[in-house]
Amino acid sequence: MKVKVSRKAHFNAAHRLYNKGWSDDKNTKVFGKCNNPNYHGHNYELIVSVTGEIDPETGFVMDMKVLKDLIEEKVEDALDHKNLNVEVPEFKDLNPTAENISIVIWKKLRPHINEKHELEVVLYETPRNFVTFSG
Ligand SMILES: Nc1nc2c(c(=O)[nH]1)N=C([C@H](O)[C@H](O)COP(=O)(O)OP(=O)(O)OP(=O)(O)O)CN2
Ligand SMILES: [Zn+2]
Repeated sequence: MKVKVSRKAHFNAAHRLYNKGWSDDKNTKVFGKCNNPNYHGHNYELIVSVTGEIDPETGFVMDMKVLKDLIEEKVEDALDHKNLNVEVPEFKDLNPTAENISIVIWKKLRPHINEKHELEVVLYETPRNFVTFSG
């Protein structure tokens, strides 16, 4: 029997959506206010879920304390209060959309999760806009 365990986290970050291969006009047309060259911020809400069999000795799929520490170290320390375009190397040549941020987060966490377990990342960019990535 498989069980999914989840941990919520959050971080604040600034970004600007644009494609450097496009003209200013096209960037404005496609990304609108998200293309503002002065950047803008979001209060990102994150849900990280790990699915697997329960260890009969601990009763855990994964220790939530370990998951909490992992998210703090690998995600919050890397992204919280950062300008994603400027300060986070993964977005040097990658548009920091919610989709791409969710994939970057998943890749940061995946090597540290038991390989038998499934990993899912749900990222809320606004209370009503969210994306899901599970590899
Ligand atoms: N597929 C995507 N579309 C959009 C993304 C994205 O990352 N992926 N990002 C944005 C903007 O960065 C930002 O989310 C603004 O969106 P918007 O809906 O305008 O924001 P609101 O504050 O108006 O959101 P509400 O949920 O309506 O409060 C745009 N598109
Ligand atoms: Zn935005």
